[in-house]
Amino acid sequence: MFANTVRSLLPRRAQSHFKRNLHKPFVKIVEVGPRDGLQNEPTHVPTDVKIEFINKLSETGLQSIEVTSFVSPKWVPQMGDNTEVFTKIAKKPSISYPVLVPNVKGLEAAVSVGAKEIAVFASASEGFSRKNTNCSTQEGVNRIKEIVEKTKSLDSTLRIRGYISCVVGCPYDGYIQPKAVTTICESLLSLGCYEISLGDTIGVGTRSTMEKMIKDLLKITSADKLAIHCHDTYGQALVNICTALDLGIRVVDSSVSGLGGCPYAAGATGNVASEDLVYMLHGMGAETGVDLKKLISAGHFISEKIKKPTASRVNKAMYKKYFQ
Ligand SMILES: CC(C)(COP(=O)([O-])OP(=O)([O-])OC[C@H]1O[C@@H](n2cnc3c(N)ncnc32)[C@H](O)[C@@H]1OP(=O)([O-])[O-])[C@@H](O)C(=O)NCCC(=O)NCCSC(=O)C[C@@](C)(O)CC(=O)[O-]
Repeated sequence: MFANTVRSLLPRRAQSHFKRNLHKPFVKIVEVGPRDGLQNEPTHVPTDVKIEFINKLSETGLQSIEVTSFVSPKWVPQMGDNTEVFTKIAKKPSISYPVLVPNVKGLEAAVSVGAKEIAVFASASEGFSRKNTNCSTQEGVNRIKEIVEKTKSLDSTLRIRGYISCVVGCPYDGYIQPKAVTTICESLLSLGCYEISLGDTIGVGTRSTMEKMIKDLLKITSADKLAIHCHDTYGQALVNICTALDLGIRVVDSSVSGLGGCPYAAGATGNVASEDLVYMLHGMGAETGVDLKKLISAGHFISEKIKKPTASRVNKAMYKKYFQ
């Protein structure tokens, strides 16, 4: 369905997500490994390793790489080297390097180092909002409003991407009703986020819960305003991504080597592995602009450095074929 219906589902504004090759739909991948992937690592990953990792990712053809976060280092010590990472990576003009910010303090720090894109985050569930950001969901939206207001005086050209966490399930509150997601999504879009990434933070979503949630969202916005962000705890990520693709979403977040988890979502594993996602998309006839071999090399590099076997099945299957 995905390949055949892609053009008929495609809203006008999403045309930029497609190459001019009319036969191949384009899916944009937002690589979140350096931020979402590494934030939960218990042992400090040396800053020069992070920089080399991001530089390798920059060579793969990815268009967007979330490189760090400007959150409180008391809450997430692993991201405490944000300034050094952001300023020392070799940036390519064709790539966006968003950073995650939780409040005006984070925004000011991000802008001071030259960030051109930030990601803000809210939760569809009260429980996760309190554990992750020490505030209610409404207070979280209010903080985002403050961030947006501040960008007007700091840098009005800054691009702002929004995340909603726990879109189908929360480690503290259980199942999340689609209405909670729709409400937050409407707020973030009205504040000016150019895109909302829907986070299945603990990977509990199934095809049916994802479909219900996205279909509700499509009553208030269009698919080109949405992205999907699936953790793979229950092995449902690729299926859930296919569900999102079938409903017209063309931006997918992923983490090379399947790195990651959230420090405030105990037990959640990493995002869908970028290598597995690219392999699947290319196999479906979609274009990503990503060189799978280079991606596998970047995934292997970081897995070796953090001394963890890759969680990417494609990496496991193909690394030897390419490199040994
Ligand atoms: C929101 C806060 C700050 C509230 O934390 P708080 O403790 O309520 O805030 P506070 O204002 O009292 O600040 C506490 C201390 O942190 C400092 N501080 C405050 N802000 C900053 C900042 N920006 N940068 C640097 N320092 C900061 C502040 O100055 C103070 O320092 P002190 O006076 O004690 O020395 C905290 O809860 C926080 O940083 N939370 C972030 C947690 C996080 O990063 N979680 C992971 C990312 S979200 C995620 O992974 C989900 C996602 C996006 O991937 C999608 C998905 O999968 O669903």
